[in-house]
Amino acid sequence: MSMFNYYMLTACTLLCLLIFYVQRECWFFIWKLRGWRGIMEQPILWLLLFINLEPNNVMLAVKRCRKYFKSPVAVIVGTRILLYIDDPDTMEAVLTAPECLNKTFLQNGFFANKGLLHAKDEEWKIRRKQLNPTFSHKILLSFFNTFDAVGQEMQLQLSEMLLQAKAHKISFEALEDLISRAVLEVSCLTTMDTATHFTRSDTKGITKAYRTLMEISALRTIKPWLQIDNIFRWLNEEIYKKCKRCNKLVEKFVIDMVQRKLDEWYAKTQMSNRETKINIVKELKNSNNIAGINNPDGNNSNDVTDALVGGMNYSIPLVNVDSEHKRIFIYQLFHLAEMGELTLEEIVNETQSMVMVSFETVSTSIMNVLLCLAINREYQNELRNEIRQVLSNVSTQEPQHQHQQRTKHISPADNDNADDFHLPLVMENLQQMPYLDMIINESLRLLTTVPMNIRNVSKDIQLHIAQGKKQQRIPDIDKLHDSQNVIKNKRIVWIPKNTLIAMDTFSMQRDQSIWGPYAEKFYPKHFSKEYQECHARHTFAFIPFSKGLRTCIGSRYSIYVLKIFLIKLISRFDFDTSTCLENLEFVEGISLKLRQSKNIEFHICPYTQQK
Ligand code: HEM
Repeated sequence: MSMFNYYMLTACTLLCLLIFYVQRECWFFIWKLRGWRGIMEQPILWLLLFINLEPNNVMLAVKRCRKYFKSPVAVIVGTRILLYIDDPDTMEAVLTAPECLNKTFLQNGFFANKGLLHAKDEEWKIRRKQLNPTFSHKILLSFFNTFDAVGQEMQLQLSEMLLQAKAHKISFEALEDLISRAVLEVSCLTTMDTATHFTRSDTKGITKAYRTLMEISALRTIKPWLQIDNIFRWLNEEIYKKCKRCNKLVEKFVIDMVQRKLDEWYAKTQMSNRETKINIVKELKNSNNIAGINNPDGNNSNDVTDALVGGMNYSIPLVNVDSEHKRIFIYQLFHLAEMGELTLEEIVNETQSMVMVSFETVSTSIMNVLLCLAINREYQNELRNEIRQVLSNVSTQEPQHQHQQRTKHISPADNDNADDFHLPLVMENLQQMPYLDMIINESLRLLTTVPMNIRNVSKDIQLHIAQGKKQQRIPDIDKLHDSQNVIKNKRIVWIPKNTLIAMDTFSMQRDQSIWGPYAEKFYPKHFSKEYQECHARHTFAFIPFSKGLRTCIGSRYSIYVLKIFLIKLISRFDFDTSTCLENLEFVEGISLKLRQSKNIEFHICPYTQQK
């Protein structure tokens, strides 16, 4: 062996030893989790990852590897472990562990990454406590009229779209656009107390900008190197510029809303609390990075200041901040700022994050329900019957004078059953629609809006991890004691700090061992009382809003919007499509998107009872 070869061999051996030393905790974890078998599996996993790594999506690649390996799959990536889980037992262990609260560096790719959604450790705990009251039951009930009114407008807009559509055909994207605008309008009204009338029109393209930013956020999450501005610009200048444009637009939009609300707030509190007012204004003007909302340019100040000084022309409803119970999100933020618990920069960041997260997830969920119903018309008809039944009961119980007052503006030509459709919905109506609950749940199960959750382990911990064979579906409530076997399958495993845990909710909610033979079908009975009594399920088997410590703050809010919007749409229109469930392919981003959405068309007809 020549000297050169000898040196090379020594250098390679030393390098391998060094890598092994740096990765020692990871190897120890793999060995603890799966024994020698796990260690032997690593090179095969790397190879499979390499083969499946298109388009550079590590998560998707790990998911594909899962086909060949037993759950949970753990793979060493650099100096960290990526643990992929898709069973309810381990999900429960992770989601209830205080050490697994934080998001990972991957989620920094999110464009509005400075709010509750991304807060860490103690900061998250404080912020969550501060914001919980803004989603209380009382507050949500006070939003009902808003949900109803915007739902009504959306119904009207869809009727108008149909008048112009050829053969009642509306593309998936056009319907998605209408629904997104309506949901964004609701979101601005309820979180910001600001009217935008987006359901009618969105001339500035705010909704589109948000949707584009979500797509780019997904890209930057699965390709984290795009989070470095220069690399992003270098690799894809076109998308980079688009991202910059959209960022400016939504930044200006949010700051403008905050500014207006702030002005109103000052006007209201001027006499009583002048000192606080001056502090907030000073902070607003002094802040150079008020909207640290991931401007890819890294240069935030000019546009932001312009927006603060200039401002767009949105009509703003009268503020009612007097009511003790009315802790609308933006007023709660101002209230916290007054108490010195929040800076103005934090207000803007929280607002941006909340507006964005509330609108994107809800509109995606509504589209998914509509698609499921259009594909499965029999369930759609059953739902429509339930809705009409409840609404007609309400209309017959309504006093005559109220009825006349309410329907005096409705043209008789508008619809055969116009009266029913214009009834403002109340909580009791929603409680009388169990089938609607089943439809929404089944759709959230099958087309999981947020398909994957990733968490970072902030401290070494011990977790109960389900191993090997997955939990068997328990066929009968009487055999619940069988669940003891499940516990035997769990093992306490020590997980090192900085492990990334990918929780695949999408796959878990379609798992046959949990959901039975119709796991991959749209089968609303999964959520009927009788079915659930006979087929007990793990409490973490269905978690569309996540669960445990960091569950979605807007889950009840979303359910109300979903229900009211669906009532408005299904009672009035009949949805059909030629697409079938088996043909749908999904793009896993932050929220679930369909690969072929451009090719999907809805055939929508105004519903008449004779049908
Ligand atoms: C159908 C609609 C929705 C779905 C499926 C959904 C789903 C989720 C999920 C899965 C999480 C957990 C994310 C994680 O742990 O990484 C989450 C968190 C969150 N969601 Fe939602 N969400 C929806 C609607 C909303 C709405 C309407 C709002 C606000 C009005 C909202 C605000 C939030 C916030 C602020 C968090 C972070 C909570 C925290 O970290 O404490 N979501 N959501």
